[in-house]
Amino acid sequence: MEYITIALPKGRMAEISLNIFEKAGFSHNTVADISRRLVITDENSRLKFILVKPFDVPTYVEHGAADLGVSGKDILLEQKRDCYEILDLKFGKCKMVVAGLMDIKDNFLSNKRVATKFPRIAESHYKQKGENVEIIKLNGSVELAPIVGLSEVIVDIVETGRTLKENGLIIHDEIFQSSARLIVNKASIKTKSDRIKEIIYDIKKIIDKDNI
Ligand SMILES: Nc1ncnc2c1ncn2[C@@H]1O[C@H](COP(=O)(O)OP(=O)(O)OP(=O)(O)O)[C@@H](O)[C@H]1O
Ligand SMILES: O=P(O)(O)OC[C@H]1O[C@H](OP(=O)(O)OP(=O)(O)O)[C@H](O)[C@@H]1O
Repeated sequence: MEYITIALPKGRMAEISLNIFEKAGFSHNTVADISRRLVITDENSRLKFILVKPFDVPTYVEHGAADLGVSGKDILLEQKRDCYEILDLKFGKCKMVVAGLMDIKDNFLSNKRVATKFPRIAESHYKQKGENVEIIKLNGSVELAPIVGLSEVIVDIVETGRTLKENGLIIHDEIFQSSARLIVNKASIKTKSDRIKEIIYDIKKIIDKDNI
């Protein structure tokens, strides 16, 4: 039987993603494996998990290097890759917000600078509002930007709100809610239809049961 390849995001989503597949009966030695190995093969269920950077998951799936993938909705909206989103996995919940320093009234600024890891999301948000802004692309620690005067506001992910609070920032606007999604390659859903549908079905059962 041919292998099904699943791209999982390294980092905060890795363990829970693997756990869900494990609970659905696709067994492997999770704890030992997620340390440094980038390919985890499960001979029994003929699954191959590849661990990639979260922002690269949709790339692997779009190009068919992976049949399935787990990706945050934030990344899917940022990248708009050509693949199908098939299931809300209900973990990795967070929201995309506009935030800034407490004493700056966002609305009164013209041509403000917006620092973000998500330039396309930020751009379309401000386009929709009819505001002209300068987008400054960063790769992390985005909350620093308003503190050091790199930007007036940021567009970033918030979960507990702790990072914003500890850096003296407040939410100005909420853009959307995000959670992890299961995505599938457009050709694989046709050529490997039976096995992929089976996997989706089993994963859905776990998600619904666990209510995560
Ligand atoms: N604080 C958070 N709480 C919950 N989910 C989050 C949080 N931050 C990010 N996420 C979700 O988890 C996904 C992966 O985030 P993670 O921080 O692991 O990697 P990354 O920041 O995209 O990449 P890297 O850290 O490798 O640059 C995000 O795309 C988002 O959907
Ligand atoms: O609301 P909180 O619970 O504090 O979580 C939000 C933080 O988590 C993410 O950062 P991450 O840890 O991925 O680091 P990064 O700066 O490298 O993106 C996000 O970009 C926020 O900075």
